[in-house]
Amino acid sequence: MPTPLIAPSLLSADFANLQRDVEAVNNSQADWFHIDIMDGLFVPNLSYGVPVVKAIAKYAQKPLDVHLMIVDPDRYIQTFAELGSANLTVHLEACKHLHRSLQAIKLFGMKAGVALNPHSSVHLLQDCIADIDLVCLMGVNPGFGGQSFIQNTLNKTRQLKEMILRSNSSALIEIDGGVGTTNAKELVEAGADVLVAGSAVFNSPSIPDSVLALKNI
Ligand SMILES: O=C(CO)[C@@H](O)[C@H](O)COP(=O)(O)O
Repeated sequence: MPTPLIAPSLLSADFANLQRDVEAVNNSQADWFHIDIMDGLFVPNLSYGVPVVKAIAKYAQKPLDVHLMIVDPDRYIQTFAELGSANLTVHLEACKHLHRSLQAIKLFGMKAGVALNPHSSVHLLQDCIADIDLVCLMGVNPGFGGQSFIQNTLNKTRQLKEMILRSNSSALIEIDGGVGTTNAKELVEAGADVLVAGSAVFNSPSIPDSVLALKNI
């Protein structure tokens, strides 16, 4: 079984000790920092914005995997490129012209990701899968950390893996929400390449140990 990339979601970090938690992720086997940007419109919650991401970027020693949970995400593509994001993921449900958004993300030198809410079928990506670097399947309804994993995400992962292989696409599959040591193995077996974990990493006695536990499933 392949070893998954692990992307701790800073939404579950201790914001009063953000530098400490960023350093702990730096000193772990984690591969990326997962950064959730929420606008209170596309999702019923606000997270943090540009000044906080700028502060994270100053200390982060691993690539920034930015997930925009905002309406009309094209407005912020340039901003997150300038902040040094490696990956920029937009929601299919938030884009009027998804293909154009993907082109713009790539034009700014970032990997282009598309996130799907639990109700959105992976088949909606069939006609642009060749242009996507990363598909983020939400394992929960987006907006909050610490929710229970929606089991149908496993079927979606298998379907998406099949589509990617069939289309000769190089897109990675990322699972976001409700991921922990209890379901990490079956997700990777189903085709997941990247596991995003918030509470499983930050609400634990040791950030490096919990990252390792997810990597060594
Ligand atoms: O995007 C989101 C939630 O909307 C995630 O990135 C969460 O931050 C994951 O948290 P856990 O479900 O792992 O606690």
